Amino acid sequence: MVTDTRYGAGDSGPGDETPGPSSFPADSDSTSLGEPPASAGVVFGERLALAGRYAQLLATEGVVRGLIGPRETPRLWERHLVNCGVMAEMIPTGATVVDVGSGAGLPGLVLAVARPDLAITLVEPLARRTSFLDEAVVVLGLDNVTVVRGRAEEVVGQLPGADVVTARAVAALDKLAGWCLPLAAVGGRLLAMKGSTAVDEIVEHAATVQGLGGGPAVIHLCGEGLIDPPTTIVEIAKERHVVPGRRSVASASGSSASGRRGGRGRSRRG
Ligand SMILES: C[S@@+](CC[C@H](N)C(=O)[O-])C[C@H]1O[C@@H](n2cnc3c(N)ncnc32)[C@H](O)[C@@H]1O
Repeated sequence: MVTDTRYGAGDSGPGDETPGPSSFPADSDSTSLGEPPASAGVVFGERLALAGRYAQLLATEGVVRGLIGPRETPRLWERHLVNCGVMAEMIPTGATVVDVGSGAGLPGLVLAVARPDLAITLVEPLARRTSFLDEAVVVLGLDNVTVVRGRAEEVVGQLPGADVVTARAVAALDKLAGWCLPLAAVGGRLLAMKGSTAVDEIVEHAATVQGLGGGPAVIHLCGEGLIDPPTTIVEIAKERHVVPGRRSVASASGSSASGRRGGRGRSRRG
């Protein structure tokens, strides 16, 4: 699991309010990217070439614009694209997805590439990153993606409640639940990519998550047998809507979206 990207949670990075160039160069050098591993073929299938184009953008403009560390380039496929792509197994067909804190598009753009059936909204506050995302969406021809510039907590109420809210390397689970659960529909789910801290975070923040309307956290290991280590996902169902500072106002019904999940990953309660 990759949580050691260049920026810490909520870190803006220097110069992030300055948008980058308005378009990507026509030809980009991607010599250090390497060939996609076999696992990428499994994750992306017939969309592998498109995934390769995205990897190329990350390795070139992503690095030039300071969104991806240069040392990440040789391991973009394994540690970023495939690592994120395997979480698609937890997302039902045709779901609406909001990716909070997308950065350079991880995992949101990866999911959009792998799963054209999904309707994905990328929420990212920093202009340099949303410029990159906007341009990547055009270059890759992804008509299933909307980019929204803003902090998650600022766009609550502006977006329809999502079936799934994703996040990778954005914040600790208590803060993350506070940002992400309000963006989910009742019955929807937060899928947080986490590393070795997953169990500790679940235990430490259980009461906070419950107070935010979340159900018990479940740990899933995605991509087992395909990647080593598999990707750790903390899943939290939104059981009721909680208006910040107020009591809950609605409960999940039996026909909630949580009953439609793919759920092929191994899971256990944390
Ligand atoms: C460490 S980066 C991770 C980026 C990407 N998810 C990845 O895994 O490479 C954290 C991202 O979260 C964004 N972020 C921080 N606070 C946020 C908030 N309140 N709402 C939405 N995004 C936020 C930052 O701008 C940054 O792009």
